[in-house]
Formats: sequence, structure tokens, C-alpha cells
Amino acid sequence: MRSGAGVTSARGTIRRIMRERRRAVPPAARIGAADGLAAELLAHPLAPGARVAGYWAADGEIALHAWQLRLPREVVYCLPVVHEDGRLRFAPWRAGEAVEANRYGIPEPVVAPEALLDPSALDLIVVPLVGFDARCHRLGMGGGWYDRSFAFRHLQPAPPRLVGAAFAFQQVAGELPSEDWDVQLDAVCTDQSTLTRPT
Ligand SMILES: Nc1nc2c(c(=O)[nH]1)N(C=O)[C@@H](CNc1ccc(C(=O)N[C@@H](CCC(=O)O)C(=O)O)cc1)CN2
Ligand SMILES: Nc1ncnc2c1ncn2[C@@H]1O[C@H](COP(=O)(O)OP(=O)(O)OP(=O)(O)O)[C@@H](O)[C@H]1O
Repeated sequence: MRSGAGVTSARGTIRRIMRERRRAVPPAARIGAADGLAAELLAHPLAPGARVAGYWAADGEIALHAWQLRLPREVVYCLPVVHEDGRLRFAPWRAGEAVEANRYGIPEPVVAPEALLDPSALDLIVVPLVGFDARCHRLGMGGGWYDRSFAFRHLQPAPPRLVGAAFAFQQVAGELPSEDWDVQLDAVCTDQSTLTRPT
């Protein structure tokens, strides 16, 4: 069902409020939150050579560096790259390698097109989000990037596993208004705990 104006504006209102709250987290609290999130994310088992995607935190998003630095050495860490076809690609990236701002001002690795991985080539994607609910439904920035890139997960189970990352306060009371195209997350990790999608 297509959303009516009411549903659309509910999503818009939640986005505005949650983005403000995210940006308002003081620096000291961010450090502790990133450590707490890393501990939750590291509980997800990864095979040697696994490809995992994170994100470059922007707009007050909870940071992933504490997790990235503690990943097993054999794991390939990637960052999302916005592609003109509307689906994300993922670029292997290590701290110190070149990045360039994308159209949203978010840094992306500078890599040859052949080095880019398709969304389906990953084992675990840590997904940025603005809000989430107890069903592991996600509200993002509104670009539809993760929904388009992982639409194939409507038809097939994990892998790739989709795990949202957020501050605990980004959980909304009740259920997020959802759309047909929303891809559910398999779990959401926060600075305090992990929520697994109800089956
Ligand atoms: N850190 C991070 N990287 C990410 C995402 C994300 O949510 N967080 N994305 C998740 O999809 C993709 C990029 N999608 C985005 C969609 C909208 C906006 C955004 O800031 N929109 C602004 C207006 C931006 C502009 O056009 O200048 C806004 O809504 O205020 C940013 C990223 C891929 N990389
Ligand atoms: N599978 C899909 N196929 C085509 N268009 C899609 C698909 N998924 C999402 N979209 C488009 O993306 C737009 C934004 O979707 P939505 O508001 O759910 O984004 P979001 O999940 O909050 O954003 P993001 O993933 O970038 O953080 C929708 O208006 C829709 O037109």
C-alpha cells in the first residue's frame, strides 16, 4: 500500500527529532557509546576472510571505529559507495587510505571500479539508521539506499546479514510506520544491547 501524507509526515517527524537527538550527544558520551557498540557487534561471529561493511559516521551517527579496530585481522572491512544506478557498492578500506566526499559530503574510499563489491558479496553489513523499532524495522536518512541495495533480502534469507547500529535512544516507542520496500534488519546493536528480529 502506498503511504498517505500522514504516514509520510510521521516518518519525517521521527527523522527530524532523532537526527537532532543524535547530533546532541556530547563527545564524552560518544566515546563510551562507541565502545559499548563495539562489544555488541563483536559478539557476531565472523569467518576468517569474511567481508564486512561499516559506514563513515556522519550527522551524529554512532561511530564504528572502536569496532573496526578490534575486528580480526583477516576480515575485509568495507565502506559504502553511492553508485549512479541507485544501489550501493562496497569498497575495501583500511584506516589511512584515500577517501573523497560523496554528494552528501560523506567520505568514500577512492578505488578503481573493479575493486567495488556488489551488496550480495558481503557477509555482514552494519547499517546506519535514524530510528528503529522492536521488530527491527529501520528508518534511514530517506535516500532509500539500503532498501534498494538489499531488496533481494525480501526473497532470500541471510547472508548477507544486516545489523543496524544505533544509540539505544534511537528505538521508537511502538512500531515505525513502514513501507513495502523497507528491508527489515536481522538485528540492531546499540551501545547497550542487541535486539534480534522476532521470528
Ligand atoms: N554514514 C552514512 N553513510 C551512508 C549512509 C548513511 O545513512 N550514513 N547512507 C544511507 O542511506 C548512504 C547515503 N545516503 C544518504 C542519504 C541522505 C543523506 C542526507 O544527509 N541528506 C540530507 C540532505 C543532503 C544533501 O542533498 O545535501 C538531509 O536529509 O538533510 C545522507 C546520506 C550511504 N552512506
Ligand atoms: N526496492 C526499491 N526499489 C525502488 N525504489 C525504492 C526501493 N526501496 C526504496 N526505494 C525508494 O527510496 C525512497 C526512500 O525510501 P525510505 O524513506 O524508506 O529511505 P531510508 O531507508 O530511510 O533511506 P536510506 O536507506 O538511504 O538510509 C522511497 O521513496 C522509494 O521510492
